Amino acid sequence: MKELRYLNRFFYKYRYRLILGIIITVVARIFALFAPRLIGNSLTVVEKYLSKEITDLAIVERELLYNILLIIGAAIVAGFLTFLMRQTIINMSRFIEFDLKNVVFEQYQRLSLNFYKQNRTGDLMNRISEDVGKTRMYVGPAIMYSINTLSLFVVVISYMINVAPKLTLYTVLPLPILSIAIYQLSRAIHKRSTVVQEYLSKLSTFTQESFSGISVIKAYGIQLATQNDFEDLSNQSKDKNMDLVKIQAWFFPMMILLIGLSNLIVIYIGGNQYINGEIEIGVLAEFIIYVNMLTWPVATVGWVTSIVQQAEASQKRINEFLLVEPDIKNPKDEPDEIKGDIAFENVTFTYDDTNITALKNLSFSVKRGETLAILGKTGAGKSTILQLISRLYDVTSGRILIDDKPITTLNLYSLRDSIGAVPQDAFLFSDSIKNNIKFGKEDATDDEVIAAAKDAVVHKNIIDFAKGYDTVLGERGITLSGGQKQRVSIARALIKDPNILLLDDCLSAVDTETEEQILNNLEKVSSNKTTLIVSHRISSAKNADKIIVLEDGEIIQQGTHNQLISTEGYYKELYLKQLSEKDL
Ligand SMILES: Nc1ncnc2c1ncn2[C@@H]1O[C@H](COP(=O)(O)OP(=O)(O)OP(=O)(O)O)[C@@H](O)[C@H]1O
Repeated sequence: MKELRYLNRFFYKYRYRLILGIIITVVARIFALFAPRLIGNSLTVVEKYLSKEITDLAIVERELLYNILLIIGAAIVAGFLTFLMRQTIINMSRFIEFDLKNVVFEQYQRLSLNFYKQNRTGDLMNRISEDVGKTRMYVGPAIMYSINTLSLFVVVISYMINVAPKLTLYTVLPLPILSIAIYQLSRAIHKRSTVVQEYLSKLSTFTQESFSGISVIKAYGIQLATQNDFEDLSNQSKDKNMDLVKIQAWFFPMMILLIGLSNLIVIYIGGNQYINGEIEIGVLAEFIIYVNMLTWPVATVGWVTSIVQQAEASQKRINEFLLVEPDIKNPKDEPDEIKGDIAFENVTFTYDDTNITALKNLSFSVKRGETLAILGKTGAGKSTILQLISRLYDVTSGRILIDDKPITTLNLYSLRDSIGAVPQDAFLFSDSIKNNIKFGKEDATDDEVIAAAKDAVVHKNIIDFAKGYDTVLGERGITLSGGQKQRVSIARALIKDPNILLLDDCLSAVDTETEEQILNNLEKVSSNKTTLIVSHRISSAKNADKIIVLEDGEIIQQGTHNQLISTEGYYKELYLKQLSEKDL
């Protein structure tokens, strides 16, 4: 239960709901007690009439009618209170689930990229869906059934002891056996359903990947092989499901067996007591109803124990995860004003997970308003430079200065706020084009959105769509071409009007003419911005104030376009090659 203590803060938050729920549960149980008593009374009246103790049939009829009306009334009140019980306690659990999901999601947002590389997406999804779901079972159903069982037990057993103590003892004797048996069964069911769950997620990952890669599957003609793989997987999944079903099949027969056993004991012992004149027939009837009333709550004790254990395991995972501190932390709360001077001083950076040293002793600087182009073969470390400027990672050695201050001393949010980054593979959300662009500035007006789209040379494409800027992208929407995606992503960065613009090979999918137009627009809007352009094309780099060429994480050439084309090396070779391609 140690791990579950974390949830007490939520119980406190919703304490009024919880207290009200507990009171309602107890009152509902008291009302539920009326029916067996009244049935018992009715039988006793009939018995007295039969044994001629009462001779007036009218009295019997009046008594029976009175009891029937009370039974109906008590059932309605008990039913309504049970409804309210669910409305308070189960609703509370849904509120707690909502809060907990938000806490988990907030932590996801805090954590650094390294964390995401060390954990599989499936596990991360599980934490927010399955683990929180299991925890909810504890704060909702488990609490509700526990209060229910406890109040029923206290109310019913104390009443039963009062009426017939010996019979009570025999009645409750098989109940712990029932509870333990259900607990064992629930554990076994849980074990097997975890395996079934694993197969379910394997199946959905498989199908999801097949849908995403359907064009590759068709183009390579591997439908049959994919179908066979799917069949294998779903067969294994079916076997695991059968294992689960077999054990689940025990649940109700066992309950019925144990309830039947309890009934037999009550009838046998109670019957003997009735024959000996120790109790009235009504008491016997009452006790049979009590046994049936008690067995389900007792069965839930086993079930609730298993729920609490699962919740404890889930909450343990959640607690561990909430304790993870992000590698990249905001050093202070006061905001910083970022102007945009950037300097790398002997920066070396090694990726933790792959141990690849992407940058080696790298030094360069770029002043506010300047444009720096970064060229080099793939894997040379170009994107890594941009990621370090956004502080997605911290350097392994050396330092990065922004406006002459170490990057690690700046307010992280101010830093990121002053950066407009366009990543290598543009990621767009399943939302309208307008909202995708506004992602860079949530309160942007339509005119600002259009201006940014015009600067990114994508406005004309957008208005050609039937719904223009309201066109929805993604799974159920339209698919943009690679070049269109890149340009929407550029518009998103431009609308932010950032002081630092980081463009990571984001013109690779547009034709050279459009590239030219975008670069011209960028030159206009970025006169007071620091711009870093990563590219494989000379055309993107030639107008930059400074160009650096990287190889294996080191600068092998630097200078302006004119300086570099008059020096032998990578840049000149690339220039001549791309020049001859243009002539073709
Ligand atoms: N997230 C990462 N985790 C681990 N290693 C990485 C990661 N990103 C890049 N690397 C490695 O770091 C090196 C530099 O990668 P980087 O992406 O900076 O190169 P690049 O010059 O931008 O390449 P490209 O032109 O293909 O985009 C590569 O060897 C790459 O495998």
